[in-house]
Amino acid sequence: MEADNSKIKQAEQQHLDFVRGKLKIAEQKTATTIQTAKQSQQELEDHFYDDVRLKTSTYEGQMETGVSVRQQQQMLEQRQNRWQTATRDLETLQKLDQNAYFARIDLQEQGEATPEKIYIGLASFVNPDDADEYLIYDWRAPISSVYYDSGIGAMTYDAPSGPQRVNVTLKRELQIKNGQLTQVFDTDEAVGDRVLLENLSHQSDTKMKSIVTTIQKEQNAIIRDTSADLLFVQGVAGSGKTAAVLQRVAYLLYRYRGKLTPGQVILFSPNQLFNDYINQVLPELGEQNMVQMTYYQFMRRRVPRLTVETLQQRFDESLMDEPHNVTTLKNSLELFQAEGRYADSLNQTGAIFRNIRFQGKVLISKEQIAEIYRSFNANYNLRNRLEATRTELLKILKRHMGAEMKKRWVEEAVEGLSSEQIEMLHAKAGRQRTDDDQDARFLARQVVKAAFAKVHQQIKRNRFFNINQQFVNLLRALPNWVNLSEWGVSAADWQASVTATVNRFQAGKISMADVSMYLYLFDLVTGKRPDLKMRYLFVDEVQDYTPFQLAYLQWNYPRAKFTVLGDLNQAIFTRDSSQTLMDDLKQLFDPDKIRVIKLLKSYRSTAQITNFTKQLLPDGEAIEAYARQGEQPRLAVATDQQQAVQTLIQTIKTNQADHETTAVIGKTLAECRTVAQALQQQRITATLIQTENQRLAKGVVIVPAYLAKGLEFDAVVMWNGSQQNYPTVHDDKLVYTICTRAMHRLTIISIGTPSPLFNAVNPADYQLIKE
Ligand SMILES: Nc1ncnc2c1ncn2[C@@H]1O[C@H](COP(=O)(O)OP(=O)(O)OP(=O)(O)O)[C@@H](O)[C@H]1O
Repeated sequence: MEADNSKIKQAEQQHLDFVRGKLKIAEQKTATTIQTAKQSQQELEDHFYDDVRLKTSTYEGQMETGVSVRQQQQMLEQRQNRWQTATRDLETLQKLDQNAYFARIDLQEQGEATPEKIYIGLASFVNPDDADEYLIYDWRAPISSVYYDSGIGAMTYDAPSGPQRVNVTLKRELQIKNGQLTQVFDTDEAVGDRVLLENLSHQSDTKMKSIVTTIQKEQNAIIRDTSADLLFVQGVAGSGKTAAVLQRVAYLLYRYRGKLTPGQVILFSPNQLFNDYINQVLPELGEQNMVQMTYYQFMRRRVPRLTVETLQQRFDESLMDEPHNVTTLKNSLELFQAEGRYADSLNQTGAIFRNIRFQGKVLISKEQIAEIYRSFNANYNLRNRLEATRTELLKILKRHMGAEMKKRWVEEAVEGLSSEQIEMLHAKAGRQRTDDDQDARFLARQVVKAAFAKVHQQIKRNRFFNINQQFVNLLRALPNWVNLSEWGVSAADWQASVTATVNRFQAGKISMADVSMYLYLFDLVTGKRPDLKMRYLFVDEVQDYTPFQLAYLQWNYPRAKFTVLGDLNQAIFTRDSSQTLMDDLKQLFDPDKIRVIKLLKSYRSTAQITNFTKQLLPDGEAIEAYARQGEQPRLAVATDQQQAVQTLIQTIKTNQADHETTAVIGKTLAECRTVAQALQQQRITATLIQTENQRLAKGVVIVPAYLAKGLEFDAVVMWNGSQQNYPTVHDDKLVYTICTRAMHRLTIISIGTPSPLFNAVNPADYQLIKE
């Protein structure tokens, strides 16, 4: 219903002017607060020591000075905080001044005589002249939920005091640009299609945007859930899983303000490129970003001495071999549990150690360490035993260091010290120089300490525990802890995989399947304490995770509530095992605390593209297209590479003319390199994305499929969707993932016969072009 009624518009503009007037007052007040806070902070800094009582001659005096300094620092911190908070407030007010709100709802609470007008915007704003009057409600406020969840009429929402029944009498969408009202539109739907359609028809960007003005009802449920320990969002490609989850982070930070910080929220994302893509959404919503990491980074930083298999290698390998029973077993929850039992058994059998060396010679032998370890009662748990062993080793080290002080090399080293070095050593220790004898002993101790620093650190970091050997031992022993035949794995297959792991170790490498097992073992034996700080954990593209990895994440973050997002149809790394992921996850959480939300509507692509892509899947019927119109996808069949390149260039040029940015998506990096070269020869500018650490560039990009995960582009060209490249039904998920990256335009170029997967699509739903 177009509220073009000029009276309505006029009244709304008047209200907006009134609100902006109040915003201006608040802005001025805040600016003054900033100014005074800044000034008094400066004064405090300038006179920091004037107010500190400096008494250093006696012990009491030093204590008093310390307390006094601390007090001054605290005051300084308080002023800094006040200043920072006010600066943030001012930013918010300025944003609101430009765009105060986007919606209005009128609702009547039970028992109230008149309806209340609620304006919803990016942040709350209270009338500076009347503290009881909310001029703007934050989109995350409980009452704002009404806007996203209902049309006109009676409904119930979750108020802080419990469920609240209200009658909605008006829903109005308001568009404001630079402080001026541009459009007013009354609607009776939850969130009107009109604004959504308009938002969706925008051009893609190298950065994702927030969706607060058009959150859909099912997405709102994801955003506001606070009860589930595991929230599993299963959504088709482009259904707004990532979008919803980022708004969810903003919601949680609002809802638990003061109790939850961005550092207690962690998002595991598919690759670094994706991190870059989404990192503007939270700042746009006035919040700081959460911790963002890929699982690979999470692993790699803990094994600096080994090279972990990269995304590309992992993808290439999964292309080469069929879903392998050994890998499936290694990735399973059963194996995670078996590993726990194996680690427990080490209490009886003992762990494997390695020699501690100093200057190339064995200082404490592994046998000696094993003896110490055994000497502690087996009733100790693993952590305590290792800790006790470590303490004992540090004592032994101290004795060795004492003995070493009298050695000739130490004497020589002391003699070789320059006078600056000697001064520095004394100063560092806060020591006055005394007579020669004591000084010499002091210096000898420093020299020995420096020489043993590395050994000391090694002991502290449990390096005497031989994790590599222990890991191989675990692999060898595993047939005693799991029934290989239940997994269709023969003893010989298993043996071969152990040998492969050992060979990789020798080359300083470790596979992605092995590295989680490896770290879990290390943690169990050394008794690493889990991270209790993290309260919310998000996993995007969960279908590419293995049950083992998820169990390990849960073990690492036992207090975190999990939100996992996935689309089983986009499982490009794990393929079959992703189907059982839900069953496995159910075992990790209390079944009463699991909530599954399904999103079936795809917002990213035009109806034509969604109707095409859904037919690529055996069970794609359930996917709903969003009613945004565009042109039909094109399947262009070229006879050879040269002709294919010509078609590609033509497509890029047409897209450019229509202001659509193009992503050329290939299967592998090697293939993408070939395309990049071909384009370069023809003087077409394009950016080849080779690693996940690159930035998304504007203009034409060429990107391998596994790096395009989670991203979207105006126009996509799938490079070489031929039978040769995608010969089997197993390739459906990969082809689906590639094609669903397109928002407005999709072109598939095939060199020779196209993949049989396209036979499943109704010929009326695409244009076939034979060159
Ligand atoms: N409620 C909404 N309002 C406006 N835009 C939306 C909404 N929901 C989703 N979108 C847009 O649809 C596109 C796809 O969303 P998103 O990337 O979150 O989907 P996804 O489910 O994570 O997709 P995929 O699994 O394919 O990576 C984005 O451009 C997003 O901004």
